[in-house]
Amino acid sequence: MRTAYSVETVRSAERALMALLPEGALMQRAAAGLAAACADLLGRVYGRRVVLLVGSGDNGGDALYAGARLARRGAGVTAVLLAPGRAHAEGLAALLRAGGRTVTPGDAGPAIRRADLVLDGIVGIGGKGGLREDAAALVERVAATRAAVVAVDLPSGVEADTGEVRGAAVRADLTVTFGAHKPALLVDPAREYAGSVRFVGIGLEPPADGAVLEALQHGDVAALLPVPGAESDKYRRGVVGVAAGSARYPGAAVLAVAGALRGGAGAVRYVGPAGPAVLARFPETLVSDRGPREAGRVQAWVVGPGAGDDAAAVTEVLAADVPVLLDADGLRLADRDAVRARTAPTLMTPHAGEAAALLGVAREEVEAARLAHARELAARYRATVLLKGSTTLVADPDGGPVRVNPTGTPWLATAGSGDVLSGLAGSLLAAGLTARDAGSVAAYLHGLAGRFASDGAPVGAHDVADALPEVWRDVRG
Ligand SMILES: NC(=O)C1=CN([C@@H]2O[C@H](COP(=O)(O)OP(=O)(O)OC[C@H]3O[C@@H](n4cnc5c(N)ncnc54)[C@H](OP(=O)(O)O)[C@@H]3O)[C@@H](O)[C@H]2O)[C@@H](O)CC1
Ligand SMILES: [K+]
Repeated sequence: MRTAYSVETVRSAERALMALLPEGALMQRAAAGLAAACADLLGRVYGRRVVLLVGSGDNGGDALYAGARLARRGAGVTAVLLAPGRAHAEGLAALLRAGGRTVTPGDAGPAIRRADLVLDGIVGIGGKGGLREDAAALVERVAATRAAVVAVDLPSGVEADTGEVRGAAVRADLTVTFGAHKPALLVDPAREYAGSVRFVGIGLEPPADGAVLEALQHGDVAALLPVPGAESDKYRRGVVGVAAGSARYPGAAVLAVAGALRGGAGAVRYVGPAGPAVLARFPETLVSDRGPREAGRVQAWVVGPGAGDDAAAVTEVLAADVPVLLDADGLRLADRDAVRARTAPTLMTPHAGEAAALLGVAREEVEAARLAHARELAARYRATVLLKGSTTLVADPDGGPVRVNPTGTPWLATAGSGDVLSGLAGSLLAAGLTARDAGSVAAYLHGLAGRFASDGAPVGAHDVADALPEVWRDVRG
């Protein structure tokens, strides 16, 4: 499991470790890792031109020490000092001893234009708000060159704790982060600014229960997958009910069932007007012509994909004492008090536009502050919320670490892809996973299926569903 920690937690872990180590030891560890990452990126250090953007805090200190290491290996290093009188004194001395030079931001133009590599040490976890004007102007100049950009600890200008980007910020090719991941490195929009992320362990030990974000990895998902034992039969493996589709959108039902069949439940029961279309594609489906209440036993319900205005089905499903996944039209039709009153788990799976409608804010606001809005929606509905998007988030109503999915791909932004996800997550609910596990495991498998199916080409939602068995095999290794 990859975890991310708040600035406050990182700071207190830093204090605890610093008390045990000689002065400056942590910064040396950070700078050594940073210089090594830069050397890897450059391929050859000797003769390369490196520019350091240096703010007045320790983030600038890391850049200066790393610059000194690169200068000792033969790079030409120029430090642009944003606050010349307040740059990290020992770091600056080390750079000058190693043969580096300094310039003011006003004189930095020629060095930036010729740079092979720019290190962004303007600001790290001490940053507040978007970049200030002088820093922003410098960063704009860097963006106009072909230099590779390496962010020190975080891209300057992003909000470390929230992943929000409220003003100008550095767009990095690589971010080298120290001691612990910060939320901004995992959540959009900030994640996009970070480029690829390299972790440098400096001995920091944030408390295991102090994470604010978690990202599942292959091993975690493999351990959560419901795998049948010798004693299993279809009922013990779980039956998932799918109440989806309408005369107008029968395809949503087919796709939700396609996802459900690949999610680990032993059987899929379908209710709704798209029975013939579902049976034509998946003859193994148990199709009922009654409403959810009369359809027979299930261990979890999926309601909403393509459901049109069938409010009665949503109401019946919400009254059932089994886990419920609410998606698409189901989100719109669900009564909030009915959701809040449920005792069995509820998993809501909105995209940003649907979440915005439920919260009464603009879609752009949700996209700009995904973490905050996922938490807010979970609290308002007392339900687990899976907020879809480039970095899908899964937030529980009672707080705790939010799960962030690392496997997504933009190719998944295709019609019907969400229906497959709903069926898949509902199936995992029926197989006995908690709402948070079902949501995050489904997002993980679905993202990988999108990658497998696409491999760089456009895909349809049914391709994603078809790739799921291969993804299971890959994850189970
Ligand atoms: N954690 C660890 O274990 C380790 C941490 N280490 C490193 O320390 C870093 C944290 O250093 P830090 O605490 O000195 O803060 P930092 O990020 O340099 O920023 C403060 C400066 O930024 C300025 N500033 C603020 N906002 C701004 C803005 N919008 N735009 C422009 N400027 C802005 C602010 O200016 P002021 O308000 O004072 O004028 C102040 O001078 C951390 O990210 C990592 O790199 C490693 O060395 C080793 C182990
Ligand atoms: K930085």
